[in-house]
Amino acid sequence: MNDILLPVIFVILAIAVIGSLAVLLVRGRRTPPGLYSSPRDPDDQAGVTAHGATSTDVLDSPGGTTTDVLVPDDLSTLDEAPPAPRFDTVEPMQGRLARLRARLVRSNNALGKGLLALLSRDRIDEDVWDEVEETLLMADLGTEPTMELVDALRERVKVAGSRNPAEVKDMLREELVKLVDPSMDRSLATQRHADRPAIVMVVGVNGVGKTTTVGKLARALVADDKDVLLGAADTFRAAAAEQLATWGARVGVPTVKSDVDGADPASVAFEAVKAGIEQEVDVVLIDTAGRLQNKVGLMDELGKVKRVVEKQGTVDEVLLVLDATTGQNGLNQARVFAEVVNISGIVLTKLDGTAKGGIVVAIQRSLGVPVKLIGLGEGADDLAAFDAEGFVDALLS
Ligand SMILES: Nc1nc2c(ncn2[C@@H]2O[C@H](COP(=O)(O)OP(=O)(O)OP(=O)(O)O)[C@@H](O)[C@H]2O)c(=O)[nH]1
Repeated sequence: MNDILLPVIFVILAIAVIGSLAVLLVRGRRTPPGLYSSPRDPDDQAGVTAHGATSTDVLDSPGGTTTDVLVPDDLSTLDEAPPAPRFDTVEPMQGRLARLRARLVRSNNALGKGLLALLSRDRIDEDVWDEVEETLLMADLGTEPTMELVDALRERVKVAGSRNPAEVKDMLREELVKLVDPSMDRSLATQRHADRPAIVMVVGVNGVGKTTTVGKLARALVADDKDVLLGAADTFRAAAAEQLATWGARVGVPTVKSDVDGADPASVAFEAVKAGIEQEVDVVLIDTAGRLQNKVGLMDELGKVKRVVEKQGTVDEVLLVLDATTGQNGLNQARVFAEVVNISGIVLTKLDGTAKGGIVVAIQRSLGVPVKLIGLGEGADDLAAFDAEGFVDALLS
């Protein structure tokens, strides 16, 4: 009996051991914990964990092993809070002329380089002086300033008896700076009064860049830590108010506008100043519709806008925007606007697109009003504070 029982027990034990080994082997080949064991959902991404982190295999890690690294691929999915509004970061106005200098140099190359080449000739005879004169007139400097400059240079070159290019350049620079007049007050009246904001009105003919200038100026004031409010008193061009509001929204500045097409611009301007007083902002900038200086009705309307605004406080600054590419024609516009609204400063736009930089001198001369700002491009921060020496240096570089 034992002879039969022992081999049977041995066979049963052997089967049990082999069976256990087989079970262990199969378990060892199952999916490791942490990875998908069931079919993927249709929107599951390969290699992405439940936290939206990508699983990246880093091979050849220092330990010589394979490691799983979690790289969050969208941090916002970790943060449930609604995103805060993002405003543009704006560089301050100071130092902009230096940054934008290349634009002036490019567009006014003929003036500076042309004059220097003429004045560096071995012999400066009558023909050369005639060419100098012509170059200045072509740059829209105006007849009177041109004559003054040529006479002054003639005298100085004669006295110095020098044809040294560096010396001639210095003389030319000094005479040009004198004409552009560094003594003019070019500061902008944007200081808040004790009980109300500073009020700035922007005026000019159609398409010169008024709305763009108001937008650029609002940005610069925000960069100077000022609270600004915009008034869209250009109720004539349908898209102007939206255009202005978009400029404002980019830097967190509110815009007062009318929902009614062709609304009374004086009442929009009035409401803007009223809101500015209530909200205790530092500056209210009022954009106005483009108008031709020979349209009497439109010019009267502009006068009315200013008078209505002034029921709440005097307008601190009336900026006339002139397109530098229109040259001498700008002078006629300027004279009429000056009569109607008493201009306190000029913004000369599109100086990046003209060789007629001399218009700065001509305008200041004819109006007695300083150029305060210059536009040097379509970019949001392509507006610079004007400065006589920086301007002349750019012309002559
Ligand atoms: N190159 C250049 N373009 C400018 C400058 N300033 C404004 N512009 C462009 O001039 C065009 C007219 O600008 P707007 O601001 O709409 O002119 P506006 O005077 O408000 O026009 P209206 O409301 O129709 O009278 C736009 O295409 C601006 O981008 C500048 O300094 N340089």
